[in-house]
Amino acid sequence: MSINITEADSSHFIDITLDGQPLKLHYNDCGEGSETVVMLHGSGPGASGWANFNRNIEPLVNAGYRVILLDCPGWSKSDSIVCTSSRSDLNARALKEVVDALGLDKIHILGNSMGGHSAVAFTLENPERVGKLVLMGGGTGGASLFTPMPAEGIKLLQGLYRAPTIENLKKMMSVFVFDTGDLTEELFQARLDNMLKRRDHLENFVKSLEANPKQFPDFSPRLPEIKQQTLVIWGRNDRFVPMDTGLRLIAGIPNSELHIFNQCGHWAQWEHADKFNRMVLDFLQH
Ligand SMILES: O=C(O)/C=C/C(=O)/C=C/C=C(\O)C(=O)O
Repeated sequence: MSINITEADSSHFIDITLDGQPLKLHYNDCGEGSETVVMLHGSGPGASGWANFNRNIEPLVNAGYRVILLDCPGWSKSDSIVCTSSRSDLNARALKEVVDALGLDKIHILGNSMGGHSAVAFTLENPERVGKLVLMGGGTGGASLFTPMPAEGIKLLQGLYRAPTIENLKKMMSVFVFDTGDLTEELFQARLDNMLKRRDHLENFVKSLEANPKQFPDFSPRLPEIKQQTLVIWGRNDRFVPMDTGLRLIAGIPNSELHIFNQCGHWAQWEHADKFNRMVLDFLQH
């Protein structure tokens, strides 16, 4: 039976204290089940849990998982923040407050890009709270062996934060996915509206970069500490976080495997949603 889930019906807010600062965070809470999968979105302007993962929720809910989509501090309907240190670790501390407040002893984490970096940061600090990890297009910062950094997509992303126009959004999204055929005017407008609703988020991301250009630290030396079963998924044509980062992750994380989608950019969970969902379900269930 397919469960029809809407953003509005699953929308919740939670008050936490992060580094001594009160913050109201937004999250979507979908389905019920004895196991919870937390999905963490990427760092693009206008990104949100729902925008990143709306193609991935129902299969997991229909399989009996509770799915929580957290909007990280500084995105979507969550409160603003300026990050002058590691954004990966800041998001991890916020996630810890949320899972404690919701009484979740153990979670699986599925992280996209910045969400992957944050999932690794959370796991390194709270290993006893993590079941399995799925990392897509992210998991650690650090330089690519083959691609000049910052990657072209990251330059477009940062440019879009500084000049949030539909033209710059289209430039970024055209590099974002392999097949731009699915990128409709409606999707662009919805994303732009989301961005412009929260200019404070745009301004604070720029302030954060000025304070600390290395928002996502390189966790490579600590990856062997991660004992969780980990599925790493990448797009071969990822022009935001180069695919060799995925190789670095499986070289470091002992119990890990890597799947590379061909003809796929930075959004494997969206570009190849059906196969991605089957792969994630199989990984979680076996
Ligand atoms: O710079 C990095 O390592 C991480 C980049 C991102 O997190 C980019 C992700 C962008 C999205 O997911 C988006 O929806 O715009």
